[in-house]
Amino acid sequence: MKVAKFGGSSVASAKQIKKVADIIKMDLQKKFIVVSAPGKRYKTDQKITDMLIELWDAHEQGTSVYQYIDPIMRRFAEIIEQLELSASILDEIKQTIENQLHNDANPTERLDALKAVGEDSSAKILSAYLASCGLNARYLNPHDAGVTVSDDPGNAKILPASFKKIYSLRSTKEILVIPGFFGYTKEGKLITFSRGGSDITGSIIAAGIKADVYENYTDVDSVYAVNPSIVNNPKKITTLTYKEMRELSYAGFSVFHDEALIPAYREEIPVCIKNTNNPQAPGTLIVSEKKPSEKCVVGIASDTGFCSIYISKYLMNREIGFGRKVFSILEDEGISFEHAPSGIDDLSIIIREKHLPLEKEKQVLKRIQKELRPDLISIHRNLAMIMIVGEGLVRTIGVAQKATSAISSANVNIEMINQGSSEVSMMFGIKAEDLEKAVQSLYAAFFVK
Ligand SMILES: Nc1ncnc2c1ncn2[C@@H]1O[C@H](COP(=O)(O)OP(=O)(O)O)[C@@H](O)[C@H]1O
Ligand SMILES: N[C@@H](CC(=O)OP(=O)(O)O)C(=O)O
Repeated sequence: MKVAKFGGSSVASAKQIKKVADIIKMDLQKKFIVVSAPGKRYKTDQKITDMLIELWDAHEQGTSVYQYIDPIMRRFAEIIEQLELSASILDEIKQTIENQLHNDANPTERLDALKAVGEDSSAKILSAYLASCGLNARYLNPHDAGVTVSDDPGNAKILPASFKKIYSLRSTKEILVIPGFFGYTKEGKLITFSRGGSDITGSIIAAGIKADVYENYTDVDSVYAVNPSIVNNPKKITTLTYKEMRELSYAGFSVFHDEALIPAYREEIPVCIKNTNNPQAPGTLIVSEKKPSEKCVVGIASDTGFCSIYISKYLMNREIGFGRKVFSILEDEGISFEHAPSGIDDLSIIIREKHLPLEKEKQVLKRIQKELRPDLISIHRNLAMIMIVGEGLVRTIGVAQKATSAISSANVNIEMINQGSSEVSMMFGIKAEDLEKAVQSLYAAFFVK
């Protein structure tokens, strides 16, 4: 039994949905289909989820919403017409949107319910289309599938009790088409996962039904050793371990959501990343163990949008509780941190910039200054992180030296280095404006020479 998740690019238009149907028809082991909202059809196009968020913002600002609703409805109308499906699906979508804009639930709840309209509509459209092709397929709402989540709007977490309920779906004779990206709390509130979260739904369903494989269909033939928008035609990765993929997706491989690995990993379900536009290509397989290869580095991931708080104090290492006090200030202020490389007298805390807006920054710096009396405290914004990843890193001598000389030969200054305790990755902090040249130089050093 297989679970197949089709991302936004795979359901972006009627033409793409027909390819999805062909893939499902070819392999009737695919009993559980998870779909995203229609994504971009071309580079400058808009994703339906982004359009729904813009609609919500306009509604909240009291501006006319029709200029936002109309393009959304045109996208769905075009898909429904070209697939020759009943117009009643379109009426239902319009009704749901209107209802979420105007009902009297609290705004965060309504925003999540509105964001979910994209996935929910995709699942209704695909199931109707599969049925029109003669397949025994039906739409299944995440509530009825048993996807029960925490009450964290926009950042739902799956509750463990869900998996048993999902397991009971195994006996299905039908093809079940489930919208990704959202679940329901025990009280029945619709809550979305973080952005890109349809991958998470696919993984939850795969773990729940104990699938033989979780196939994740996107618009590239495989996971590449580096983001293909930074390096032209990079090397394909055929096999990755869960640990490697976790590190790579955390640091910028947007092809697979970093939270999506956990459910599959716990049940040891292999994940296969495949291309809807070229389903014959073998894709990339993600498994718990792989044969050791001569390549110690499998991929180079990178992401922007980080900042760092640098704190220096003579004899910091002897001051009992220093670290705890710093981190409890962050906790009080509701700020999560990413990494914390430290020395004997100094500590850097890397934070995603979106978690440290300027007003929070002032408050945090003021409190650290007052409560810890450091010799120096400074903040550095516009940082990028580069992560060199590979299970072989721990066994290989000279990786750090090779990486630092590649970065310096690109004329880029390294702001910080951190070797993850998992020993699967090595991280370099640099200025965001230097990102492309540093990554290109690292790619050349590890994959070309
Ligand atoms: N290392 C990588 N390997 C493959 N794709 C990558 C990588 N890094 C970033 N990407 C991007 O991820 C995209 C696929 O992810 P996404 O846009 O979320 O797809 P989907 O619409 O199928 O959910 C690719 O088109 C590619 O641009
Ligand atoms: N549509 C949601 C969830 C998702 O997973 O989308 P995609 O498969 O296009 O990354 C988003 O844009 O966040």
